[in-house]
Amino acid sequence: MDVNQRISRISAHLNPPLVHIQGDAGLEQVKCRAKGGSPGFKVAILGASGGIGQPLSMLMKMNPLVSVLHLYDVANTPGVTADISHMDTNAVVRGFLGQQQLEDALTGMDLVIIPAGVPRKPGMTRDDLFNINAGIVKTLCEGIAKCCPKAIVNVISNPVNSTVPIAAEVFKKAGIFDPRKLLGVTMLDVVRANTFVAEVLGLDPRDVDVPVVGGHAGVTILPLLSQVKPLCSFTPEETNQLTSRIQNGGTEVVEAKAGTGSATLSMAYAAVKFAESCLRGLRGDAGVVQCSFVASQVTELPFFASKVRLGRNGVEEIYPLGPLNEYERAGLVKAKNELAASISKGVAFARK
Ligand SMILES: NC(=O)c1ccc[n+]([C@@H]2O[C@H](COP(=O)([O-])OP(=O)(O)OC[C@H]3O[C@@H](n4cnc5c(N)ncnc54)[C@H](O)[C@@H]3O)[C@@H](O)[C@H]2O)c1
Ligand SMILES: O=C(O)C[C@H](O)C(=O)O
Repeated sequence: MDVNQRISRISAHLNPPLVHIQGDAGLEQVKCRAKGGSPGFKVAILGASGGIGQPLSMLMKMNPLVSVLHLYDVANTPGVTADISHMDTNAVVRGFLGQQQLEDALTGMDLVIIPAGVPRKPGMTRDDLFNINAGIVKTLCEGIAKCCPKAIVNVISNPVNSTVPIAAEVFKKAGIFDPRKLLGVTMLDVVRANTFVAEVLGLDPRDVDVPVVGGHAGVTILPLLSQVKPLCSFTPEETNQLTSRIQNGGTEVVEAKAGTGSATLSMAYAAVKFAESCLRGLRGDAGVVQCSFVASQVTELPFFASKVRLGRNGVEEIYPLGPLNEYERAGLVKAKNELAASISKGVAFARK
Protein backbone atom coordinates (compact mmCIF):
# COMPACT_ATOMS: atom_id res chain seq x y z
CA MET A 1 0.00 0.00 0.00
CA ASP A 2 1.49 3.39 -0.93
CA VAL A 3 1.47 6.46 1.29
CA ASN A 4 -1.57 7.99 -0.38
CA GLN A 5 -3.63 4.81 0.05
CA ARG A 6 -2.64 4.64 3.72
CA ILE A 7 -3.68 8.27 4.18
CA SER A 8 -7.04 7.63 2.47
CA ARG A 9 -7.74 4.70 4.81
CA ILE A 10 -7.01 6.74 7.92
CA SER A 11 -8.84 9.80 6.56
CA ALA A 12 -11.97 7.72 5.98
CA HIS A 13 -12.43 7.62 9.76
CA LEU A 14 -12.29 11.37 10.11
CA ASN A 15 -14.97 13.99 9.55
CA PRO A 16 -14.31 16.05 7.51
CA PRO A 17 -11.89 13.78 5.65
CA LEU A 18 -8.32 15.07 5.68
CA VAL A 19 -7.01 15.71 2.17
CA HIS A 20 -3.98 17.20 0.50
CA ILE A 21 -1.56 15.68 2.99
CA GLN A 22 1.61 14.55 1.32
CA GLY A 23 4.48 12.36 2.45
CA ASP A 24 5.34 10.49 5.64
CA ALA A 25 5.43 13.59 7.85
CA GLY A 26 1.81 14.20 6.90
CA LEU A 27 0.92 10.60 7.62
CA GLU A 28 2.36 10.85 11.14
CA GLN A 29 0.15 13.87 11.76
CA VAL A 30 -2.94 12.05 10.50
CA LYS A 31 -2.18 9.01 12.67
CA CYS A 32 -1.85 11.17 15.77
CA ARG A 33 -5.07 13.09 15.04
CA ALA A 34 -6.96 9.88 14.28
CA LYS A 35 -6.30 8.79 17.87
CA GLY A 36 -8.08 11.92 19.11
CA GLY A 37 -5.26 14.46 19.31
CA SER A 38 -3.66 15.64 22.54
CA PRO A 39 -5.10 14.98 26.00
CA GLY A 40 -7.79 17.50 26.82
CA PHE A 41 -11.53 18.01 26.86
CA LYS A 42 -14.15 17.38 24.20
CA VAL A 43 -16.26 20.45 23.52
CA ALA A 44 -19.32 20.90 21.28
CA ILE A 45 -20.61 24.27 20.08
CA LEU A 46 -24.28 24.24 19.02
CA GLY A 47 -24.96 27.19 16.72
CA ALA A 48 -21.34 27.22 15.58
CA SER A 49 -21.95 29.03 12.27
CA GLY A 50 -23.54 32.11 13.83
CA GLY A 51 -22.29 35.56 14.76
CA ILE A 52 -21.16 34.27 18.16
CA GLY A 53 -20.57 30.70 17.03
CA GLN A 54 -17.82 31.47 14.51
CA PRO A 55 -15.46 33.55 16.68
CA LEU A 56 -16.27 31.27 19.63
CA SER A 57 -15.27 28.23 17.55
CA MET A 58 -12.06 29.97 16.52
CA LEU A 59 -11.15 30.90 20.10
CA MET A 60 -11.94 27.40 21.39
CA LYS A 61 -9.71 25.92 18.65
CA MET A 62 -6.93 28.07 20.11
CA ASN A 63 -7.53 26.81 23.65
CA PRO A 64 -4.94 24.23 24.76
CA LEU A 65 -7.46 22.60 27.14
CA VAL A 66 -9.56 21.46 24.16
CA SER A 67 -8.60 18.24 22.34
CA VAL A 68 -11.74 17.70 20.27
CA LEU A 69 -14.06 20.44 18.99
CA HIS A 70 -17.44 19.55 17.47
CA LEU A 71 -19.13 22.32 15.49
CA TYR A 72 -22.89 21.84 15.05
CA ASP A 73 -25.41 24.06 13.31
CA VAL A 74 -28.38 23.80 10.97
CA ALA A 75 -26.44 25.82 8.35
CA ASN A 76 -22.92 26.37 7.00
CA THR A 77 -20.90 24.06 9.26
CA PRO A 78 -18.92 22.45 6.39
CA GLY A 79 -17.38 25.81 5.52
CA VAL A 80 -16.78 26.96 9.07
CA THR A 81 -15.27 23.58 9.97
CA ALA A 82 -12.97 23.44 6.94
CA ASP A 83 -11.80 26.97 7.69
CA ILE A 84 -11.14 26.48 11.41
CA SER A 85 -9.60 23.02 10.95
CA HIS A 86 -6.64 24.63 9.13
CA MET A 87 -5.51 26.46 12.29
CA ASP A 88 -2.28 24.88 13.50
CA THR A 89 -3.44 24.23 17.05
CA ASN A 90 -3.99 20.86 18.73
CA ALA A 91 -7.76 20.42 18.83
CA VAL A 92 -9.29 18.08 16.25
CA VAL A 93 -12.27 19.81 14.62
CA ARG A 94 -15.32 18.00 13.23
CA GLY A 95 -18.39 19.55 11.66
CA PHE A 96 -22.02 18.40 11.96
CA LEU A 97 -24.89 19.74 9.90
CA GLY A 98 -28.58 19.49 10.67
CA GLN A 99 -30.75 17.67 13.18
CA GLN A 100 -29.85 14.22 11.83
CA GLN A 101 -26.21 14.81 12.92
CA LEU A 102 -26.98 16.27 16.35
CA GLU A 103 -26.48 12.99 18.22
CA ASP A 104 -23.08 12.38 16.62
CA ALA A 105 -22.10 15.95 17.48
CA LEU A 106 -22.96 15.44 21.14
CA THR A 107 -21.79 11.91 21.90
CA GLY A 108 -18.87 11.84 24.34
CA MET A 109 -18.72 15.60 24.98
CA ASP A 110 -17.44 17.02 28.29
CA LEU A 111 -18.72 20.55 27.67
CA VAL A 112 -21.53 21.77 25.41
CA ILE A 113 -21.85 25.49 24.63
CA ILE A 114 -25.17 26.71 23.17
CA PRO A 115 -25.21 30.00 21.22
CA ALA A 116 -27.95 28.74 18.81
CA GLY A 117 -30.93 30.96 18.17
CA VAL A 118 -32.03 34.33 16.85
CA PRO A 119 -30.57 37.62 18.14
CA ARG A 120 -32.42 40.91 18.90
CA LYS A 121 -33.06 43.80 16.55
CA PRO A 122 -33.48 47.40 17.78
CA GLY A 123 -36.70 47.88 19.76
CA MET A 124 -36.88 44.24 20.89
CA THR A 125 -36.38 42.85 24.39
CA ARG A 126 -34.62 39.55 24.96
CA ASP A 127 -37.99 38.09 25.93
CA ASP A 128 -39.21 38.84 22.38
CA LEU A 129 -36.85 36.04 21.28
CA PHE A 130 -38.61 33.49 23.50
CA ASN A 131 -41.02 32.11 20.89
CA ILE A 132 -38.22 31.00 18.55
CA ASN A 133 -35.33 30.29 20.91
CA ALA A 134 -37.26 28.33 23.56
CA GLY A 135 -37.99 25.54 21.08
CA ILE A 136 -34.41 25.53 19.75
CA VAL A 137 -32.91 25.20 23.24
CA LYS A 138 -35.45 22.52 24.20
CA THR A 139 -34.58 20.34 21.20
CA LEU A 140 -30.83 20.74 21.70
CA CYS A 141 -31.13 19.87 25.40
CA GLU A 142 -33.13 16.74 24.56
CA GLY A 143 -30.13 15.70 22.47
CA ILE A 144 -27.74 16.45 25.33
CA ALA A 145 -29.88 14.43 27.77
CA LYS A 146 -29.69 11.45 25.41
CA CYS A 147 -26.08 11.63 24.19
CA CYS A 148 -23.93 13.33 26.85
CA PRO A 149 -26.02 13.50 30.04
CA LYS A 150 -22.96 14.15 32.21
CA ALA A 151 -21.64 17.08 30.17
CA ILE A 152 -21.37 20.61 31.55
CA VAL A 153 -23.81 22.82 29.60
CA ASN A 154 -23.22 26.56 29.01
CA VAL A 155 -26.42 28.28 27.80
CA ILE A 156 -25.89 31.52 25.86
CA SER A 157 -29.15 31.64 23.83
CA ASN A 158 -31.54 34.37 24.97
CA PRO A 159 -33.59 34.94 26.96
CA VAL A 160 -31.13 33.25 29.34
CA ASN A 161 -33.49 33.92 32.28
CA SER A 162 -35.96 31.52 30.60
CA THR A 163 -33.78 29.22 28.48
CA VAL A 164 -31.85 27.93 31.52
CA PRO A 165 -35.09 26.92 33.32
CA ILE A 166 -36.22 25.27 30.05
CA ALA A 167 -32.98 23.27 29.90
CA ALA A 168 -33.43 22.23 33.55
CA GLU A 169 -36.97 20.99 32.88
CA VAL A 170 -35.84 18.98 29.84
CA PHE A 171 -33.09 17.37 31.92
CA LYS A 172 -35.49 16.67 34.81
CA LYS A 173 -37.96 15.02 32.43
CA ALA A 174 -35.12 12.82 31.12
CA GLY A 175 -34.13 11.98 34.73
CA ILE A 176 -30.59 13.31 34.35
CA PHE A 177 -30.78 16.83 35.85
CA ASP A 178 -27.67 17.69 37.82
CA PRO A 179 -27.93 21.35 38.86
CA ARG A 180 -24.15 21.57 39.13
CA LYS A 181 -23.79 21.04 35.38
CA LEU A 182 -26.21 23.60 33.95
CA LEU A 183 -24.86 27.15 33.74
CA GLY A 184 -26.40 30.22 32.14
CA VAL A 185 -23.68 32.43 30.66
CA THR A 186 -23.85 35.93 32.20
CA MET A 187 -20.12 36.50 31.76
CA LEU A 188 -20.63 39.31 29.23
CA ASP A 189 -22.29 41.39 31.95
CA VAL A 190 -19.17 40.95 34.11
CA VAL A 191 -16.86 41.72 31.16
CA ARG A 192 -18.81 44.92 30.44
CA ALA A 193 -18.97 45.89 34.11
CA ASN A 194 -15.20 45.45 34.46
CA THR A 195 -14.63 47.57 31.35
CA PHE A 196 -17.00 50.42 32.27
CA VAL A 197 -15.87 50.56 35.92
CA ALA A 198 -12.21 50.53 34.87
CA GLU A 199 -12.91 53.51 32.58
CA VAL A 200 -14.32 55.49 35.51
CA LEU A 201 -11.51 54.49 37.86
CA GLY A 202 -8.76 54.93 35.27
CA LEU A 203 -7.55 51.35 35.77
CA ASP A 204 -6.63 48.44 33.54
CA PRO A 205 -9.91 46.43 33.20
CA ARG A 206 -7.96 43.23 33.82
CA ASP A 207 -7.30 44.45 37.36
CA VAL A 208 -10.99 45.11 38.08
CA ASP A 209 -13.52 42.57 39.37
CA VAL A 210 -17.20 43.53 39.49
CA PRO A 211 -19.68 40.89 40.70
CA VAL A 212 -22.87 40.99 38.60
CA VAL A 213 -25.76 39.00 40.04
CA GLY A 214 -29.45 38.33 39.28
CA GLY A 215 -30.02 37.41 35.65
CA HIS A 216 -29.30 38.47 32.09
CA ALA A 217 -31.89 41.05 30.96
CA GLY A 218 -32.52 44.70 31.85
CA VAL A 219 -33.09 45.27 35.57
CA THR A 220 -32.29 41.63 36.36
CA ILE A 221 -28.64 42.48 35.59
CA LEU A 222 -27.52 43.73 39.01
CA PRO A 223 -23.91 44.93 39.30
CA LEU A 224 -22.74 45.05 42.92
CA LEU A 225 -20.65 48.21 42.74
CA SER A 226 -20.21 48.22 46.52
CA GLN A 227 -18.16 45.00 46.15
CA VAL A 228 -15.80 46.07 43.35
CA LYS A 229 -12.21 44.94 43.68
CA PRO A 230 -9.93 46.83 44.13
CA LEU A 231 -11.79 48.56 46.94
CA CYS A 232 -13.25 51.86 45.68
CA SER A 233 -16.28 54.10 46.00
CA PHE A 234 -18.58 55.89 43.57
CA THR A 235 -20.75 58.99 43.81
CA PRO A 236 -24.54 58.36 43.55
CA GLU A 237 -24.41 59.76 39.97
CA GLU A 238 -21.57 57.41 39.03
CA THR A 239 -23.45 54.48 40.58
CA ASN A 240 -26.61 55.33 38.61
CA GLN A 241 -24.78 55.82 35.33
CA LEU A 242 -22.63 52.72 35.67
CA THR A 243 -25.57 50.52 36.70
CA SER A 244 -27.66 51.77 33.80
CA ARG A 245 -24.85 51.32 31.25
CA ILE A 246 -24.12 47.77 32.45
CA GLN A 247 -27.83 46.87 32.36
CA ASN A 248 -28.20 48.32 28.87
CA GLY A 249 -24.88 47.16 27.41
CA GLY A 250 -26.60 44.65 25.15
CA THR A 251 -29.03 47.26 23.85
CA GLU A 252 -26.13 49.66 23.22
CA VAL A 253 -24.64 47.08 20.83
CA VAL A 254 -27.99 46.13 19.26
CA GLU A 255 -28.65 49.79 18.43
CA ALA A 256 -25.14 50.38 17.10
CA LYS A 257 -25.47 47.32 14.85
CA ALA A 258 -28.75 48.82 13.57
CA GLY A 259 -30.64 45.64 12.74
CA THR A 260 -27.73 43.37 11.83
CA GLY A 261 -27.57 41.56 15.18
CA SER A 262 -26.41 41.83 18.77
CA ALA A 263 -23.08 41.40 20.56
CA THR A 264 -21.07 38.63 18.92
CA LEU A 265 -17.34 39.37 19.31
CA SER A 266 -17.38 40.50 22.94
CA MET A 267 -19.78 37.61 23.60
CA ALA A 268 -17.44 35.07 22.02
CA TYR A 269 -14.63 36.51 24.17
CA ALA A 270 -16.81 36.25 27.29
CA ALA A 271 -18.03 32.75 26.38
CA VAL A 272 -14.48 31.47 25.99
CA LYS A 273 -13.43 33.03 29.27
CA PHE A 274 -16.34 31.28 30.93
CA ALA A 275 -15.85 27.95 29.12
CA GLU A 276 -12.16 27.99 30.03
CA SER A 277 -13.13 28.42 33.69
CA CYS A 278 -15.46 25.42 33.42
CA LEU A 279 -12.66 23.33 31.84
CA ARG A 280 -10.14 24.44 34.46
CA GLY A 281 -12.65 23.38 37.11
CA LEU A 282 -13.09 20.00 35.40
CA ARG A 283 -9.31 19.63 35.34
CA GLY A 284 -9.24 20.14 39.10
CA ASP A 285 -7.77 23.64 39.33
CA ALA A 286 -8.46 25.27 42.69
CA GLY A 287 -10.19 28.60 43.27
CA VAL A 288 -11.95 28.99 39.89
CA VAL A 289 -14.78 31.47 40.53
CA GLN A 290 -17.13 33.14 38.03
CA CYS A 291 -20.64 34.62 38.04
CA SER A 292 -23.29 32.41 36.44
CA PHE A 293 -27.08 31.96 36.30
CA VAL A 294 -27.65 28.61 37.99
CA ALA A 295 -30.14 26.61 40.05
CA SER A 296 -29.66 28.34 43.37
CA GLN A 297 -30.83 28.81 46.94
CA VAL A 298 -29.18 32.19 47.33
CA THR A 299 -32.65 33.81 47.07
CA GLU A 300 -36.15 32.34 47.19
CA LEU A 301 -36.06 32.01 43.36
CA PRO A 302 -35.12 28.63 41.86
CA PHE A 303 -32.48 30.22 39.59
CA PHE A 304 -30.23 33.18 40.23
CA ALA A 305 -26.87 34.47 39.01
CA SER A 306 -24.13 34.91 41.57
CA LYS A 307 -20.52 33.96 42.08
CA VAL A 308 -19.95 30.19 41.87
CA ARG A 309 -16.89 28.04 42.38
CA LEU A 310 -16.24 25.65 39.49
CA GLY A 311 -14.73 22.23 40.01
CA ARG A 312 -14.60 18.64 38.77
CA ASN A 313 -18.41 18.34 38.89
CA GLY A 314 -19.28 21.79 37.60
CA VAL A 315 -20.70 24.18 40.20
CA GLU A 316 -19.18 23.04 43.50
CA GLU A 317 -20.22 26.02 45.62
CA ILE A 318 -22.58 28.97 45.24
CA TYR A 319 -21.56 32.05 47.15
CA PRO A 320 -24.06 34.28 48.97
CA LEU A 321 -24.56 37.83 47.69
CA GLY A 322 -22.64 39.45 50.53
CA PRO A 323 -23.56 42.79 52.09
CA LEU A 324 -25.67 45.00 49.76
CA ASN A 325 -26.15 48.75 50.13
CA GLU A 326 -29.57 50.38 49.96
CA TYR A 327 -29.33 51.06 46.20
CA GLU A 328 -28.48 47.40 45.52
CA ARG A 329 -31.22 46.13 47.85
CA ALA A 330 -33.79 48.15 45.87
CA GLY A 331 -32.29 46.80 42.62
CA LEU A 332 -32.55 43.27 43.97
CA VAL A 333 -36.30 43.61 44.57
CA LYS A 334 -36.84 44.77 40.95
CA ALA A 335 -34.56 42.05 39.61
CA LYS A 336 -36.35 39.30 41.51
CA ASN A 337 -39.81 40.43 40.33
CA GLU A 338 -38.82 40.24 36.67
CA LEU A 339 -36.78 37.09 37.11
CA ALA A 340 -39.65 35.22 38.77
CA ALA A 341 -41.86 35.82 35.72
CA SER A 342 -39.15 34.82 33.22
CA ILE A 343 -38.32 31.63 35.11
CA SER A 344 -42.01 30.63 35.34
CA LYS A 345 -42.46 31.29 31.63
CA GLY A 346 -39.58 28.94 30.79
CA VAL A 347 -40.78 26.21 33.14
CA ALA A 348 -44.36 26.42 31.81
CA PHE A 349 -43.12 26.17 28.20
CA ALA A 350 -41.02 23.09 28.91
CA ARG A 351 -43.79 21.35 30.87
CA LYS A 352 -46.59 21.80 28.33
N1 LIG B 1 -25.89 35.25 27.03
C1 LIG B 1 -25.43 36.35 26.48
O1 LIG B 1 -24.78 37.17 27.15
C2 LIG B 1 -25.65 36.62 25.01
C3 LIG B 1 -24.89 37.59 24.37
C4 LIG B 1 -25.08 37.80 23.01
C5 LIG B 1 -26.05 37.05 22.33
N2 LIG B 1 -26.77 36.12 22.99
C6 LIG B 1 -27.76 35.31 22.29
O2 LIG B 1 -27.09 34.30 21.55
C7 LIG B 1 -27.93 33.85 20.48
C8 LIG B 1 -27.14 33.78 19.18
O3 LIG B 1 -26.72 35.05 18.77
P1 LIG B 1 -25.92 35.26 17.39
O4 LIG B 1 -25.63 36.69 17.29
O5 LIG B 1 -24.83 34.27 17.30
O6 LIG B 1 -27.07 34.87 16.35
P2 LIG B 1 -26.87 34.40 14.82
O7 LIG B 1 -28.21 34.47 14.18
O8 LIG B 1 -25.74 35.13 14.18
O9 LIG B 1 -26.42 32.89 14.96
C9 LIG B 1 -27.27 31.91 15.48
C10 LIG B 1 -26.90 30.58 14.89
O10 LIG B 1 -27.78 29.61 15.44
C11 LIG B 1 -28.07 28.70 14.39
N3 LIG B 1 -29.28 27.95 14.70
C12 LIG B 1 -30.57 28.31 14.56
N4 LIG B 1 -31.38 27.30 14.91
C13 LIG B 1 -30.57 26.29 15.30
C14 LIG B 1 -30.80 24.97 15.76
N5 LIG B 1 -32.05 24.49 15.91
N6 LIG B 1 -29.74 24.20 16.07
C15 LIG B 1 -28.48 24.68 15.92
N7 LIG B 1 -28.20 25.92 15.48
C16 LIG B 1 -29.24 26.69 15.16
C17 LIG B 1 -28.19 29.56 13.15
O11 LIG B 1 -28.09 28.78 11.96
C18 LIG B 1 -27.05 30.52 13.35
O12 LIG B 1 -25.86 30.03 12.77
C19 LIG B 1 -29.10 34.83 20.44
O13 LIG B 1 -30.20 34.26 21.09
C20 LIG B 1 -28.59 36.02 21.25
O14 LIG B 1 -29.62 36.78 21.82
C21 LIG B 1 -26.59 35.90 24.30
O1 LIG C 1 -28.52 42.20 24.10
C1 LIG C 1 -28.71 41.16 23.49
O2 LIG C 1 -29.79 40.90 22.93
C2 LIG C 1 -27.60 40.15 23.37
C3 LIG C 1 -26.95 39.85 24.68
O3 LIG C 1 -27.86 39.38 25.63
C4 LIG C 1 -26.12 40.96 25.22
O4 LIG C 1 -26.19 41.23 26.41
O5 LIG C 1 -25.35 41.56 24.45
